[in-house]
This record gives sequence, structure tokens and C-alpha cells, in this order.
Amino acid sequence: MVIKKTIVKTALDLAEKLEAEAIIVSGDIEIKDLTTSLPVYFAHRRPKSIIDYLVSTSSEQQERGKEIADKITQEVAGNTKNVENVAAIEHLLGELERGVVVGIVETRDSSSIIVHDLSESPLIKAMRECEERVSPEVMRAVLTIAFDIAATGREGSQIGTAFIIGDVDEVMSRSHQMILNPYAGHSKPNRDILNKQNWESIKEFSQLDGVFVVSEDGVIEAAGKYLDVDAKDLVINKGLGGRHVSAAAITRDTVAIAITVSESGGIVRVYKDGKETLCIESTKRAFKQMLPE
Ligand SMILES: Nc1ncnc2c1ncn2[C@@H]1O[C@H](COP(=O)(O)OP(=O)(O)OP(=O)(O)O)[C@@H](O)[C@H]1O
Repeated sequence: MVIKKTIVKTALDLAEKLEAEAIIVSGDIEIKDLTTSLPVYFAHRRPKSIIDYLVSTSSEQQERGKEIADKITQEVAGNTKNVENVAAIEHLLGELERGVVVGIVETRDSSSIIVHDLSESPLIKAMRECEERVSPEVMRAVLTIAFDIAATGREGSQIGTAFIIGDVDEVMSRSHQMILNPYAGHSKPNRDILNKQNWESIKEFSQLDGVFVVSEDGVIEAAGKYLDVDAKDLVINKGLGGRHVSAAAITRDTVAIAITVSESGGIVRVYKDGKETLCIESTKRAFKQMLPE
């Protein structure tokens, strides 16, 4: 208990010294009787725990020891990623600026303090890389919707979808409707992805087969589009299926950007020029708490 409290106190002091944006906690840590002027975010537990591994049925004792050691390393790395992902999502939602965050990572046997510079975050780098082609507000809006879909799904089940943004004429000429376009005939304000009032219906239509086609300034031109692309010579993670492959391929053949949400695993990816520029596991929104100052 004394060790944990010292770690937390040290992290809070460090965060104040570094003029951090926030403190993010991943793991089971209670913060009691301590003060800070900074917001503290408690990340949701990562779904896989080391316990899964401890009950594994590996026969060789030595092999099992190595497996567990590997898993601990992975768990620490996973929790560090968790802190980075929470910071990225809070930045996206306008809660954190591009500053430093201090993370407290607690695993079964170890505690650690990490310092993460948000301006070096892969999310911010990917957003910056896409700025020339798609307005940053549109990227931010689509990523926010994508993370929300990845983390919460719809009506209790996980869903996957994809948004193809920019170079609309070329994207349209390389795709066809799988179903009637639900946006056909609607006014621009009702198709504006920057208007949060349209987000609920976008989430609803994300259950449809096919992809969304969005202009670089955020007008949704279509949903339910099938991408007629050739995935030959595409260098992409082998485990990915038709949605991801076609989304990556359309960004190779046009100057559009693709943002995908995978149905299995709630992972958000960004593709540009046929390559993955971002891959983040979405997490439920962290719980924010203000301690006494
Ligand atoms: N070429 C395509 N254009 C548009 N949508 C597609 C295309 N290929 C597949 N899809 C859509 O993706 C859905 C899932 O397909 P698949 O499982 O092969 O993709 P995936 O990349 O593994 O995606 P996920 O991880 O979300 O399952 C299909 O039901 C279909 O709606």
C-alpha cells in the first residue's frame, strides 16, 4: 500500500512539474488523500488479463514460465498503449491539448509511471499527414464517430464500417450502390458530418453493408457503397478481410483517405496512399475525476 501511494504521489508531483495536461491511470489504483489541480482519467480495464494465461495448459514448467514472463511484458506494453489511446481519444474529443500526459500503469506485480507526449501520438501524426487532403475538422469528426462505433457498437452488438473521405468523383466512379443510398435526395445540412445532430443517423447507417463516401469538406455523398477495386499488389496485414482491403486499395487508386472500424476487435485504422497510417484499439471513454487542489 505504501509503495502504491508513493508511486501515485510521485506521478502527481511529476505531472505538476511537467505542467502536464492530465494524469491517466490504467489498472487498479485508488487515489485517496492526495491533491492535484490536474484532471485524473481512469482508463477502462483492458479485456484480456494475465489470469487467462496463468490458467493456460502448457505442459512444460519452463515453457510456462517463459510464456508468463512474455505475457507480463506484453501486459505492461498493453497498459502503456491503453494510456496513450485514452490520451488520443480525449484529445480528439477536445478535452486535452497536444501536451504531455503522465500515466500510472498498474499490472499484477508492478507499478510504473510513464510520460507520453501527445504531439508524438500516432493519432496526431496521422491527422497531420491527412491535413492537405481532408479538412482537420472532418478528420476529427469521422475519427470521433469511428471510435464511438468501435467502442459501443449498436444495439448490443459490435459493428464494422468504413468512411472514404475526399476525391469523391474518383471514388464514386470506382464503386457502386449495394443498397439504395439512404442519403440520396437529402439536403446538404442533413448530410453534414460536422453537424453532431447527424451523428446518430450515421451510427444507424453504419450497420448497413458497404462504406460511406464523404467529401473533403464533410458532406456525406453516399452510404452502402461497394468499392470495385483490385487488391492485387496491396501490402496490407494478411488477416484483414474485404472491407479493409478494399478501403486500403481505394486510397492507393485515388487521393481519398479511408477510416475503417473493424467489427472484430473494435480497431480503428486510417489508410492513405494504400498504406495503413494508424491503427488504434478503441476503448470505452475513461472516467474523469477532479481531486481536491
Ligand atoms: N469491396 C467492398 N466494398 C465495400 N464494402 C465491402 C467490400 N468488401 C466487404 N465489404 C463489407 O465489409 C463487410 C465485412 O467483410 P469482411 O469480413 O470480409 O471484412 P473485414 O475487413 O474482415 O472487416 P471486419 O473486421 O469488420 O469483419 C461485408 O459484409 C461488406 O459489408
